[in-house]
Amino acid sequence: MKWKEYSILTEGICVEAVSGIFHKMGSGGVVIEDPQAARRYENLEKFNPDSVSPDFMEHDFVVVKAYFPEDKKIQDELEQFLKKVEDNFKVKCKIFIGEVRDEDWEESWKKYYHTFKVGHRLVIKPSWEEYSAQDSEVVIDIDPGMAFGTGIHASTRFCLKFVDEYIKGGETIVDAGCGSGILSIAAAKLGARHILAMDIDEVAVRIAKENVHLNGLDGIIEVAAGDIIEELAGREIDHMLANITAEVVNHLIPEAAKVLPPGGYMFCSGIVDSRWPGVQKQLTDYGFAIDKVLTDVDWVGVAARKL
Ligand SMILES: C[S@@+](CC[C@H](N)C(=O)[O-])C[C@H]1O[C@@H](n2cnc3c(N)ncnc32)[C@H](O)[C@@H]1O
Repeated sequence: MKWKEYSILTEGICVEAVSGIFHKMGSGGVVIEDPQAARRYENLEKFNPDSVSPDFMEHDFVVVKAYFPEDKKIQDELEQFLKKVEDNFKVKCKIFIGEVRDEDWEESWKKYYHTFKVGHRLVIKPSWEEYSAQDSEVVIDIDPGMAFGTGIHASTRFCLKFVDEYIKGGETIVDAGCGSGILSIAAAKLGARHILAMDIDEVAVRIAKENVHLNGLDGIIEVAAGDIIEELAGREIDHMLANITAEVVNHLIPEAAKVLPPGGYMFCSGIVDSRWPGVQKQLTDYGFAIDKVLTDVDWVGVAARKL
């Protein structure tokens, strides 16, 4: 299949809104090129200067990219959505459309995705690689396809670390916005008893089901399509994982507060640092104590305990 690359040149404040638009239109994921974030990485040991062009580091704008099948007509709808973002934020959003030729994009990214460890016990392994687990390691097989959830993004890593630290075995969990299913699979492999993995995106639901099956966890993880904000009421759960966006997390907190028992955790991620004070206030207002906060460049993840 041939793909088209849609690049939106904008400012940092619009990144979440533009990413949300691409998600809503069915992109399944976005690429964010943010020179400000790259400049903050520049002094870190792990920064590889060859991974970005020198002129990229000088810019102040951000580029948000998404990929759609060549025959999918999205430009008019995209322009309408971006007009609203421009009006709300008083910032310009320019669209550039490129052909993705020569390579099958769906396959080419796999070159850069390899087995890696998160936390003390979890090993994330692309389904096409071989790996022999050492001692207490728990291996998660993942083929994220077009769904969010490779484990590389800081927001997913925060939640994986929380799963590694807090899941002791026997818990009932909701994975809100499951994407590839990576968090549910990690929790199930560490002993959770039942997990409802829900996503609003049908592509993510299909891919999560495939990954659950790949890991032999069909009996423990139930994958369903739906809006978790509407579907949460009345469920009996011990903990909730929510790596979504600050906006959705803020809507979810009042619903989670109704179903989580005292001592139950809401692990929230996908929060850009500028939105963290708002999420923190919402958690406190709805009776949560902040147990642990993880940060990486401009992302925040939090383990919040119901009082
Ligand atoms: C950032 S991805 C996280 C995927 C995966 N859980 C991870 O940690 O990598 C967020 C996911 O939430 C889904 N989502 C957004 N709003 C939602 C809602 N209201 N209910 C259910 N899923 C939602 C998106 O479709 C997307 O797959």
